[in-house]
Amino acid sequence: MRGFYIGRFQPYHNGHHHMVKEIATEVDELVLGIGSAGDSHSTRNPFTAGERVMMITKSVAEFDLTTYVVPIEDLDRNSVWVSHVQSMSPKFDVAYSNNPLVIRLFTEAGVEVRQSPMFRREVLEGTELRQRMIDDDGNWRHLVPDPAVDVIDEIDGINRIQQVSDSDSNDEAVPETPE
Ligand SMILES: Nc1ncnc2c1ncn2[C@@H]1O[C@H](COP(=O)(O)OP(=O)(O)OP(=O)(O)O)[C@@H](O)[C@H]1O
Ligand SMILES: NC(=O)c1ccc[n+]([C@@H]2O[C@H](COP(=O)(O)O)[C@@H](O)[C@H]2O)c1
Repeated sequence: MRGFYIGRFQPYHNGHHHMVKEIATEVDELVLGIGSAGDSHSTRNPFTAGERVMMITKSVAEFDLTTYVVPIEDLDRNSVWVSHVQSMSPKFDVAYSNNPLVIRLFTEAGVEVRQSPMFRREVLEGTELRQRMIDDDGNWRHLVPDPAVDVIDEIDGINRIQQVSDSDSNDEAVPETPE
């Protein structure tokens, strides 16, 4: 059986890694879909699809599981998103997600969806990790698999996220109120 697990993986962290480990007990093969693949260089999506491919591929190598990493760009039309995913991915039997929209779209398209309990969500959350990277106290490193830490260092990821999170160059900046 082949599974499909989608996320933005900004960055790929130990919560995702724990989920892959659990999924590996249920399937023979797993497709990891990199969502919002066209987005990068912003506070919410600092890493490119290629950089996320590296983080994931190197991290999941430790599992006894055949994996495929497939970047998937966003569409303006939710109603055809599942067909878009299926057109980009090896065929799969079951999708894994905790995202309510993703669950809804797959279920409406007749795809079985499995959810998993959140693992140490108080720290293992992309938003929290990105804030720790911006704060740069190194307090994110133990929350990310070592191979993904190496990739972030290789691409100078901390300097990038700090620079793009500076006010006017990012997608989470609060617009100034006109006088
Ligand atoms: N700690 C965790 N334990 C289990 N599943 C997780 C955990 N963190 C994220 N997931 C799940 O992994 C999938 C991909 O998550 P995503 O890439 O959005 O990470 P995130 O930590 O939720 O990041 P962000 O804060 O950027 O949204 C989602 O289904 C999400 O619910
Ligand atoms: N219309 C669309 O393009 C559409 C719909 C649902 C989910 N998605 C993507 O799937 C991914 C879901 O991952 P998360 O669970 O990490 O949010 C995101 O990248 C999200 O943008 C895209």
